[in-house]
Amino acid sequence: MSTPQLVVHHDKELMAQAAAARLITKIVDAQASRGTASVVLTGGRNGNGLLAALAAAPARDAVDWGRLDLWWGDERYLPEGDPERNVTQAREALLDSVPLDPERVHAMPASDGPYGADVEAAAEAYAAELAKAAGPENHGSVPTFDVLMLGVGPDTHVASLFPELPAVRETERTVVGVHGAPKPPPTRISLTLPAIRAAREVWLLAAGDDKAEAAAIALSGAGEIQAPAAGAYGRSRTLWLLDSAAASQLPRSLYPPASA
Ligand SMILES: O=C(O)[C@H](O)[C@@H](O)[C@H](O)[C@H](O)COP(=O)(O)O
Repeated sequence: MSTPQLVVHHDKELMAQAAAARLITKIVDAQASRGTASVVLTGGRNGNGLLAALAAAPARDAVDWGRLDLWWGDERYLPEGDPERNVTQAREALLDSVPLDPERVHAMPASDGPYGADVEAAAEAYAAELAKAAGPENHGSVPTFDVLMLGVGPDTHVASLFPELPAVRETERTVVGVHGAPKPPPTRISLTLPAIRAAREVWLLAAGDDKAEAAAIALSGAGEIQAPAAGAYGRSRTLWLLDSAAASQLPRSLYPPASA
């Protein structure tokens, strides 16, 4: 378990731009050393804000987009092309602007796809796709993601793992169906904490004053069932990327020295 590191940026826009620059460097380094990179995207305003900043970044095309695997941490279980789907929003923010290899863009199933209303079957299919991509050197049945990004909800949820609901309690499966999510839409697919923890690095994105309480709770020793963000950590790095509004309720002891 890697101890959370915090970086606090002045505002939401700067956090998105700095996180985008950080992601470009991470991908370029991974591709330079291993010839490929694997990133897990997140939905929501902060996640899409980062993708939009990446689309506009001067160094954007330092990334070899054809050698990048993209996965999702969660998805709203809606029909293909629905504007509320995370993949639809990611395409609008970035993916349609860069030359990705479509075979390496691993969207989660849609509700009008082969599994219909059976979100558990859809989750199992995604788990199988992850397992197929996991190499012998990987930890268990997901690929070793270079970076797994997670927006943090005001209730401390990450992906579609909501406090006290069954999905956050899952200890074996890597992908589950979610019913009755408090954040609409109610039916979703989500990576579980074991899958999240297989990532080399987990980056939690929290900008805006509506995240201040969640950040303080998650970083002050809360349990992962009550505060799922507290259970999201990477094998070698856990990085909280905040703006000053979201960091405003953190205990001073947690504030990074540079921003004291
Ligand atoms: O499907 C989703 O809604 C997201 O994956 C979700 O986990 C999101 O990242 C958080 O709710 C934060 O969203 P905001 O950044 O919009 O607050």
